[in-house]
Amino acid sequence: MSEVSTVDGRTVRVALLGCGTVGREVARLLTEQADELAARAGAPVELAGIAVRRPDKHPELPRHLLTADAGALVESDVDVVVELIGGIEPVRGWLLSALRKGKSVVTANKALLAEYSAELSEAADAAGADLYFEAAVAGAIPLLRPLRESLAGDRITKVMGIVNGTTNYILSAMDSTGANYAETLEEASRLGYAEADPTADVDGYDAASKAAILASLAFHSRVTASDVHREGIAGVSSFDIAAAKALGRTVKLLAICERVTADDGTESVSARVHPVMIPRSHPLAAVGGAFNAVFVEADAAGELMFYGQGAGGAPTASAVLGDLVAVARNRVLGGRGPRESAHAALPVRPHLQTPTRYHISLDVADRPGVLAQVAHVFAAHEVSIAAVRQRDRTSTASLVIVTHLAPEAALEATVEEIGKMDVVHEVVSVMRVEGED
Ligand SMILES: NC(=O)C1=CN([C@@H]2O[C@H](COP(=O)(O)OP(=O)(O)OC[C@H]3O[C@@H](n4cnc5c(N)ncnc54)[C@H](O)[C@@H]3O)[C@@H](O)[C@H]2O)C=CC1
Ligand SMILES: N[C@@H](CC=O)C(=O)O
Ligand code: NA
Repeated sequence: MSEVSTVDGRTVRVALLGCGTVGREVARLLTEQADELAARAGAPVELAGIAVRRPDKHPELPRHLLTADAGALVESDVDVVVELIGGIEPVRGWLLSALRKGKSVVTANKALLAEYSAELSEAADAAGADLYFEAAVAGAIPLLRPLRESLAGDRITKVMGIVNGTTNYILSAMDSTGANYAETLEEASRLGYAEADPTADVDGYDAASKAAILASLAFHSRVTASDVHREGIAGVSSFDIAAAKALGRTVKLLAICERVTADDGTESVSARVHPVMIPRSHPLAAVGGAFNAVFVEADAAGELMFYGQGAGGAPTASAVLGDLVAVARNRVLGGRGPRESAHAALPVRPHLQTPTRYHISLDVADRPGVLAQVAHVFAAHEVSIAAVRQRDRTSTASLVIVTHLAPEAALEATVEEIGKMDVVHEVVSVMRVEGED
């Protein structure tokens, strides 16, 4: 039994840590929908305190609820801690302390979960508390609960999708209007999509954290952010976007988590985040703005697609509130949410072994025999070519090559060697390709 006492045996008292883009929407919905939430949870859900960095900057919030001391609020007489501050320390310490005292935790903090979900889950299990985090991946989209619960009886083989709203907002704008990268990023921040430090978005850290969480849940294993191969969108140029368009493709930042079965039957997990050219006819190509979409493939269920708003205050608050009602209900009725399921303990496959396809665009000398020389390098690395397109310029020619599947290591070695050839003036663009044309 938890040692937590409620105000009158039924009221569920909530500590809200952070009242920024997401927290303020959670506070609003908690207040505006108090009666409905109470009916759904089986007891009133009461906001007992709100921790913010600067209480004086929040005249819109009830003064008596505000504190700058999040640690003290966590230790006070509350049943549930909703954490919407972000980052690792000092949040990790506060949440561990809450869980160890049997208080349930709802968090949207993917950066923390991608590193410490094992530690947090163990603390929750030991004290019989709940740890819910639906908002941490793909904002409003119910995705983690389906993975943890609805698909618990199936065998998931792949999870792939757009899980970062900020970068999708930027790439969509670059593709449709040729918009400027820096200005579009500023707008994504203004709209509340970007992280406090937007390099987490553009350099792929945010998506890598989400990929780690998805892979852990999908494959019942422990995958951390450092296990995920990560590339952001900073290197995606307007040339890459134009090259993709010329091939009837578009560029998206994808998180790809796969169960890989080796010839001897042993299984491992591959998890990566990088820009990918996908056909414009692919369902993910139509996902614009800050929307997210994730495909899940499972043996019995087949292919499932989850789509919706992946970032922003209100959509993310929707997922937080859903979790809050669930943990409140568990407190009122007795019961627990799903525990960590890491029994499969699959190892993570080194990125260089991952089979993938490349699109390579080269500026080469415009003379006979160049294509044969370039093709020879591909053959030497056992990379087979799926398509070649050549266009003459004045003294140079542009050569576009799309490969068949080959191990990442072979593709990287091929590109490196090609870059050193005298006949190759410049390797203009290298990007991975997903989906059939
Ligand atoms: N903004 C979005 O679209 C989404 C955000 N998230 C996650 O939700 C969390 C919150 O994100 P945002 O609301 O966008 O952040 P934000 O930067 O707008 O708000 C952070 C809040 O935390 C408070 N805070 C910071 N340090 C504090 C401290 N030491 N003590 C007390 N309060 C402190 C700030 O005063 C502010 O109220 C992050 O983990 C983020 O990754 C998840 C999904 C979507
Ligand atoms: N910064 C994130 C917010 C949601 O997780 C994003 O852009 O997706
Ligand atoms: Na979600």
